[in-house]
Order: sequence, then C-alpha cells, then structure tokens
Amino acid sequence: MEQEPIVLIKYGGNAMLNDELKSAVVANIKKLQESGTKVVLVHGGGPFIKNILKTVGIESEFIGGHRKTTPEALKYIEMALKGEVNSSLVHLLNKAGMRAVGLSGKDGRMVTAVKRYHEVTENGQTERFDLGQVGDVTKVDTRLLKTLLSNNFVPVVTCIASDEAGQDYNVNADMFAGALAGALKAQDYLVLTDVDGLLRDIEDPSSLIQRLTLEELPGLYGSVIKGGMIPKLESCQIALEHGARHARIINGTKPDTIAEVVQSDNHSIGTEICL
Ligand SMILES: Nc1ncnc2c1ncn2[C@@H]1O[C@H](COP(=O)(O)OP(=O)(O)O)[C@@H](O)[C@H]1O
Ligand SMILES: CC(=O)N[C@@H](CCC(=O)OP(=O)(O)O)C(=O)O
Repeated sequence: MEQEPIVLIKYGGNAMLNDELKSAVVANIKKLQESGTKVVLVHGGGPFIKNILKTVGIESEFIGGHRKTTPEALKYIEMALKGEVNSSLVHLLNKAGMRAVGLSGKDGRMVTAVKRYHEVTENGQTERFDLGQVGDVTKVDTRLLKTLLSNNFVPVVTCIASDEAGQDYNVNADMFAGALAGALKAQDYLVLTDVDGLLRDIEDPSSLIQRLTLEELPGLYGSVIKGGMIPKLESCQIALEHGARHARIINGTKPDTIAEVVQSDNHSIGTEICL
C-alpha cells in the first residue's frame, strides 16, 4: 500500500454545478482507480453554502478568502457540505462502481484545527479580524484514510474539522486539501476549479502561467493571485512543503484533464507549482 501512488483531488464548488461536470470527474477518478492509483477526493461547495445561507436568511462575507462563520451559520454550512455535496459525490462514485466513503475532518479525529484570525499589517501595525468559527489545520492523522485506501475505498472528505476540545470549525476547502495532500505525501495534488489555472491576466484565458516556483509566489500575491486563487496557491505551498510530490491547479470543467495529467504527465495542462 505504501508503494502505491496517492492522488489527492480537491474539487471546488464552482466546478460541480451540474451533474454532467460531476460525472466527468467521477469517470476520471474511475480511470485512475482502475490503473492502481489510490484516490482521495476532498471537496468544498461554496455555491451550495451560499444557497443554504440565503434560504435561511443568514448573510455572510469573505475576509481574505475565508467566509466569516457564526456558530449558527456553521450548522447550515455543515448541512450543505455533508448533507448535500458530500452525499451526492458519494452517490455518483458508488453508481460508477466504486466504493466511496463520505467523511469530514471530524471523523476519527482525522483533522485537528485551531481558530483562525485574519491579520493585516500596514505601516508596521497589525490589525486582527475575528472570523468566528473559521479554522486552520494544525494536525492530520492519516490512519483512517490509509485504512480505507488499502481496502480500495475512495474517501470523500469535506472541510469541517474540530479543535482538541471538540469545537467545530469551517476550514477553507483548499487549505484543508493541501494539508491532507502533504500529510499523505501525495504523488499528485490536483486543485480543480472553473478556470484553466493561474492566469497572468484574469480577462485573458491565453495568459495561463504554466509553471511557478514557491519562491515566485510572494511577489504575485495581490497583483496576479487574488480572491479564490489565494487559498489555492497557499494550499499548494502547504502540500509541497509537507511532502506532496507535485501540485497543480487545473480546470475541472474540462473532461479528461485529471487522468491526462496523472497518467501522461502532460505539462501543458493547468498551472504547476514547484518547490
Ligand atoms: N489570476 C487569476 N487567474 C485565474 N483565476 C483567478 C485569478 N485571480 C482570481 N481568480 C478567480 O479565482 C476563481 C477560482 O476560485 P474559487 O471561486 O474559490 O473557485 P472554487 O470554487 O473552484 O474553489 C476563478 O474563477 C477566478 O474568478
Ligand atoms: C472558511 C471558508 O471560507 N470555508 C469555505 C468552505 C467551502 C469551500 O471552500 O468551498 P469551495 O472549495 O467551493 O470554495 C466556505 O465557507 O465557503
């Protein structure tokens, strides 16, 4: 089992907006599984969270790429992620003949988090913003995932985790996935989104950046790397620094990209982030 490569796929809510998109991702996962690759699927579900919060009349805002989360909002966020998104992915993977197991970071105390604060430093002064029940991953126990993988189950994990005292947190799904990819020493960490990768100019799809080193990242935050791309790049850094071999941001709305990247190592797909 230790010898078999692990591919960790982070599936973002924007790339799963219809069943056709989800089915293409599921077909790719099946291809990988059949070739002997172990697959862990980690997912978010931003648009689904937005819908449920709207339905129950809870307003939410993003600060530095993270959703400010009240304890009441967290209850609905967990409902959307586990009750809606996670169960629909498990359903589709099972329907395709795999054995999927739906989890969050709370199961088996797999992922431990601490409360996250958003800090902004200007002119040497640091201002701290309280994000409520938003967490950062501090520890990953991979035993449950490895047990499932060695028995050919496909773990489908969503981004809720608890602290040591049992308090629950909403963790940005990219950051959550990067921590898991690092802890599992994944051969490939693939971040699926709704664009082709990191674009130098967000208005110009032909301005794809094919390869970036970690050293180049700090100079790009704020100018090129904005909004939803911030936690994606941070998560690739976390994954690589903790032992993932390769990290890449790819378009999850294009069929066959996943299998092509993993199986033919096609370097022209997406943005590769390197140590
Ligand atoms: N330089 C950039 N290149 C590509 N996308 C960018 C860039 N900067 C910001 N973005 C935004 O990041 C979005 C992807 O992040 P996000 O909406 O959080 O997606 P997901 O739900 O897939 O996690 C893109 O749709 C795009 O609007
Ligand atoms: C703290 C925080 O921001 N959590 C995210 C978790 C879901 C997520 O990240 O979903 P995507 O992968 O679809 O963006 C949120 O509440 O939206």
